[in-house]
Amino acid sequence: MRELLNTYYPIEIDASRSAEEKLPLMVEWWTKVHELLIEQKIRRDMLAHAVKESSAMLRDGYKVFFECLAEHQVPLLIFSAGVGDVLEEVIRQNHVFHPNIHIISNYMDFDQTGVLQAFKGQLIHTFNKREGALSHAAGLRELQGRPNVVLMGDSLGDLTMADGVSEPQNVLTIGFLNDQVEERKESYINSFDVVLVKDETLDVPNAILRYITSSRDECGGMMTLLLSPVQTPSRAWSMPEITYPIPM
Ligand SMILES: Nc1ccn([C@@H]2O[C@H](COP(=O)(O)O)[C@@H](O)[C@H]2O)c(=O)n1
Repeated sequence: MRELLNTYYPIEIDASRSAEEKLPLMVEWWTKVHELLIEQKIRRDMLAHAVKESSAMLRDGYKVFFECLAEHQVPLLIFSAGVGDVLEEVIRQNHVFHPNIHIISNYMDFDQTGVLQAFKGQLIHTFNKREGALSHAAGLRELQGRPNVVLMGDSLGDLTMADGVSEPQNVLTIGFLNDQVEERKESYINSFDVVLVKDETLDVPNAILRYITSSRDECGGMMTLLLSPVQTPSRAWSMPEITYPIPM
């Protein structure tokens, strides 16, 4: 798995290759990883313990973020090319799995004895989140009448996550640029409204939420949050280099 990461991750973030060029290689990566996971005969009842023992973590400020959205009944859609069952467990163990959360991800399919035998549905990877947005998110009743979106992601592929929102009026995009900063800075600045460089926190999104929910309370109920959750501890951050003034 580590070897696959070392081979394919540099391709995923290579600023000199197009998304079209990367796409088949991403499918190849994800397919190999899923095959490896199936070979491990993972048991459903092992997941909670595995997550507990792992270094998986949510960004600093996650509690304020999740709780503010839940309190204001803002749907929080999480699109992850990771494994949905694991992501759910991480969120649950951090005590923030509130009813406003919807996860669109790769879910494990267990056999009758509880052993992983396949992955359900269409494969979700970094560059096909639009298809997940159109097939899953567009059908969610909670999104009706919510034309305002805050979209957060760490990949240019994440920019299509709001494509399932019908007639969006305002889409504020926040890009987390974690790696290969110099090479990718220009494309991120051209693509996202706000770019946060090596920022491991949710301080900026939390400040935006605070502003929206305190100054115009009704906004809190109209907004939809679409989020790609990747937090890989091995990719280190420092303080943001690019900051945008946030009205407080
Ligand atoms: N086997 C894999 C496959 C993907 N990754 C990384 O996860 C990221 C996808 O996660 P999102 O929640 O942001 O969709 C992707 O960018 C890959 O770098 C991995 O570590 N191992």
